[in-house]
Amino acid sequence: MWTSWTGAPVVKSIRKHTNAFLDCHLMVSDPDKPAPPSIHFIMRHRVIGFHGSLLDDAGKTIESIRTSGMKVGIAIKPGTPVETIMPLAALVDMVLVMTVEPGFGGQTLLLDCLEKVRQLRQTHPELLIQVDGGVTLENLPLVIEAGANVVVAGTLIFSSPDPANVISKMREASRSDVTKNP
Ligand SMILES: O=C(CO)[C@H](O)[C@H](O)COP(=O)(O)O
Repeated sequence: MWTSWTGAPVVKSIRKHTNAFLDCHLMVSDPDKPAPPSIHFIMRHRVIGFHGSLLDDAGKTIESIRTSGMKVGIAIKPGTPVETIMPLAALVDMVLVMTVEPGFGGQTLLLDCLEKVRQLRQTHPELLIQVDGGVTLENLPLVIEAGANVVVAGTLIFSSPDPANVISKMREASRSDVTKNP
């Protein structure tokens, strides 16, 4: 259901300042329903993801997002077993493993969820696997070691007095893992 959409103006403002790839997470109950005009702006600017466990016919939704020229992501909440989306993982560009209950930032990363990342990485070596929720500089090495190659960091970056430095440290942590596991 597209009842409340607050992200479009934010994305529109950001787009004025960067050509960076924008990864937009849409938490909607019926992603197959036609979106309102406000969301078309986002859709033209790249990614749409959906929580696979909600869908009866995920294959159709994946195809329709691709046809619109976007990349496709699928998300699983902490309580959703990874097996639920395994059959779809080969059809999407990215799987988002939520490591907190979706809703708000500042929660603690649920370490058990990293086991899903490991299983996905073992079966899909080329997949973009994103981890979202509770990432800190301390647990980032575990997240990367599990197999994540896309990381969301909200509180970590935005609560820092020096966000650029935090981003550099995150990049360093990713590179050192690549060196350890070429
Ligand atoms: O999707 C989210 C909440 O639904 C946030 O992106 C996520 O929780 C960010 O977490 P943090 O602030 O811990 O980095």
